[in-house]
Amino acid sequence: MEPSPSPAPAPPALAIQVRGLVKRFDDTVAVAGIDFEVRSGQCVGLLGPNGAGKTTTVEILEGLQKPTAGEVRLLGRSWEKDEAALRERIGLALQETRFYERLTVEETVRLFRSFYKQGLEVEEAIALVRLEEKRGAHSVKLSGGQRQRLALAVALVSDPELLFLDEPTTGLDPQSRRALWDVIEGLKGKGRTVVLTTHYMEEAQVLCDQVIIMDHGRIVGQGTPAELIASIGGDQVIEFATTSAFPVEAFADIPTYVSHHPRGEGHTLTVKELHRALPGLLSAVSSRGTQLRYLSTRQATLDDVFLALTGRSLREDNAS
Ligand SMILES: Nc1ncnc2c1ncn2[C@@H]1O[C@H](COP(=O)(O)OP(=O)(O)OP(=O)(O)O)[C@@H](O)[C@H]1O
Repeated sequence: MEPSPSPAPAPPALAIQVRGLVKRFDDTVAVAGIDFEVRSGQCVGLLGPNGAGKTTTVEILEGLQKPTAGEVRLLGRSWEKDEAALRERIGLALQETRFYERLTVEETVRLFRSFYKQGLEVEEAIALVRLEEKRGAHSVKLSGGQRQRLALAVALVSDPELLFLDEPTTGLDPQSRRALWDVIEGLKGKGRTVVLTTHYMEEAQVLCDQVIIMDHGRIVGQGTPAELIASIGGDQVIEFATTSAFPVEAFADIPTYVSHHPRGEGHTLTVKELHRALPGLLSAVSSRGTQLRYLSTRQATLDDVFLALTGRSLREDNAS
């Protein structure tokens, strides 16, 4: 007799459920009615320009702010009914954490460990963020990257199921940033759910299973990084400028052309096939009697997705 097929595995439980979430501050609508879900074990990234509503959303999820309307459930629980249980199971690493200056790294982690019934050994939390050599250093003596790692150790010491990281790598050098990425990858490997806000597209692309793009308090795009990039219709980008004006109508004739956005004095073109689009663009430039000032090509990123969705660039917004 054929063995009966084993039942399909149950879909992973939802770590976060958000329905109709609204937050108003007097006349400002910071969050304008958003819905999303995050499965356990996923890393979700919230992206958007300054003022998009990311921090407000995350602070409501973290139980630090109350929503004006809507429902939030974390790990199947709500802040109104289960605050104590939720505090035990979630970890927060805020953007700028101030530590008590007289305590060493080890004493700081031990203090935070004392707030929870269960959790990691202090040494384990310190090792996870690779601060062993600094365990006796006072927090004022730490570099920016080491302080961020201490903030993460403090967030991890309760061994949380759900971890919120608010711009964890802002201001870090590339090496420290990558070290933190490794820590976050390790947490995902342990099945932990991570909510990440970041201004770095590459970071979201590397770490996130799901990305939520916000603008003006709304979700304007959602999916895996690959799905979002595929949604703009072409995954190759040409950035170029010419010495004299180039008519935008000419873009439509470029093979595999998808879309165009002005950027500074130049143009950003999204195309499907670089090897067909480039010769077409070069001949269009020369037939209009102008010359290239610069031209570069690259793979489309989440920033291009944001540009396609909103007509604005995250890079430009965040540079301001
Ligand atoms: N406490 C507050 N009182 C009044 N307005 C607020 C308050 N907090 C946020 N806002 C407003 O709500 C909107 C969303 O702000 P929020 O900080 O959530 O955006 P953000 O996407 O996190 O931006 P950033 O990337 O700059 O942190 C903004 O217009 C902001 O000015």
